[in-house]
Amino acid sequence: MNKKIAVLGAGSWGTTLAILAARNGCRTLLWGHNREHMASLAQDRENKRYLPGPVFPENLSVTSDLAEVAGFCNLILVSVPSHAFKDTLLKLKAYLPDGIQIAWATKGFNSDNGSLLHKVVADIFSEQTPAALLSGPSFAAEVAADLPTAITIASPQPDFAALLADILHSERFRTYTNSDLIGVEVGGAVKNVMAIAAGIADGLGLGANTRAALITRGLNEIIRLGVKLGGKQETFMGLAGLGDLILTCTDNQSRNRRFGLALGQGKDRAEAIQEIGQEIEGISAAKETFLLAKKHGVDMPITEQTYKVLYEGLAPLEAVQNLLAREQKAES
Ligand SMILES: NC(=O)C1=CN([C@@H]2O[C@H](COP(=O)(O)OP(=O)(O)OC[C@H]3O[C@@H](n4cnc5c(N)ncnc54)[C@H](OP(=O)(O)O)[C@@H]3O)[C@@H](O)[C@H]2O)C=CC1
Ligand SMILES: O=C(CO)COP(=O)(O)O
Repeated sequence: MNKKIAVLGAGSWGTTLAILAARNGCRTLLWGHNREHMASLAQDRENKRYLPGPVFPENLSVTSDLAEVAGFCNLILVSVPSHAFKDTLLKLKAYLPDGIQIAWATKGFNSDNGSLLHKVVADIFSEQTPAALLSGPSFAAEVAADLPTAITIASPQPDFAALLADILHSERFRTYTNSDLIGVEVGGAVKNVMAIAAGIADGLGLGANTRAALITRGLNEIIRLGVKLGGKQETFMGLAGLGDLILTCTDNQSRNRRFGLALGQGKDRAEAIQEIGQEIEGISAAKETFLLAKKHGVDMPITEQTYKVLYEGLAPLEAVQNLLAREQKAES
């Protein structure tokens, strides 16, 4: 394949996506903000800190220099954590102001004001900039180990979605395209909040029935908010909605779920964060989702109780009791 792509973000997911593109024959450049870490990647030809195991294909190179990214190509796949999303794009724009095509695999909101990430892209570049989001049930380690995975590539521009699908798709990594960018964004960002809630419940030892109820009612909350923000209801029943929600609420590879488990088992927040040692996007997403729900008048009780545990010191068991004490109502 005679294509080039630059991946921004040298954590577990960015490294995996860069390896995938390179395995598919693309010339691939992986950028990370930490100069020393990138120098070690260049030397070791693997990312021992974030993705031990797969050795980089020969057509994958690394850099910590955004000017080099800009000179390499204009097709950018961003996989930095959400707190670094806006800043990274602002820095990139200084080098690559025109003709850019931006995809991202970040799951979260803009940490400045809680907006969806497509809004950040449109504000920094333009509404016309080709934009796409890659999301769905995909633990980096399993993808890197070539275990079968299916994800969604969402973009209002079908040609751009098809281009990305072409770059990443393989027998072991199936890509489905979708035009509902907003629905896919909301699904990926809010499932992390639900994964923390499910982890808390399991940490408290509340059992399988509780977990299933949280996933189902959590999906309901995601749909209510997502539809209000302009997403399509059917998107939430797909890979980037229900698929990713099931994955992260039920499997201990999820950092968000493990964080919730630790809280439910009585660990404090700082201790749990340190133990996990990687991004836990649901922590900021709990706040951003709670504020968005309030702003739009959307009832999101699981999100609200999770927010209170994380930001108001509410005891996990009390949060569960608050949910159980809600008045009886029709299922909707
Ligand atoms: N891991 C997974 O399985 C999946 C992750 N995602 C999403 O991908 C995104 C990235 O997560 P993931 O790769 O897992 O995170 P990791 O915790 O594995 O790595 C985080 C990376 O971000 C870097 N980083 C931290 N601060 C900044 C900054 N200010 N500017 C640029 N880079 C920074 C870190 O570098 P350093 O440590 O050197 O500071 C590190 O390379 C998240 O939104 C996550 O939800 C989506 C699907 C799957
Ligand atoms: O989004 C993910 C898998 O699809 C990764 O989830 P965690 O960030 O909870 O590990």
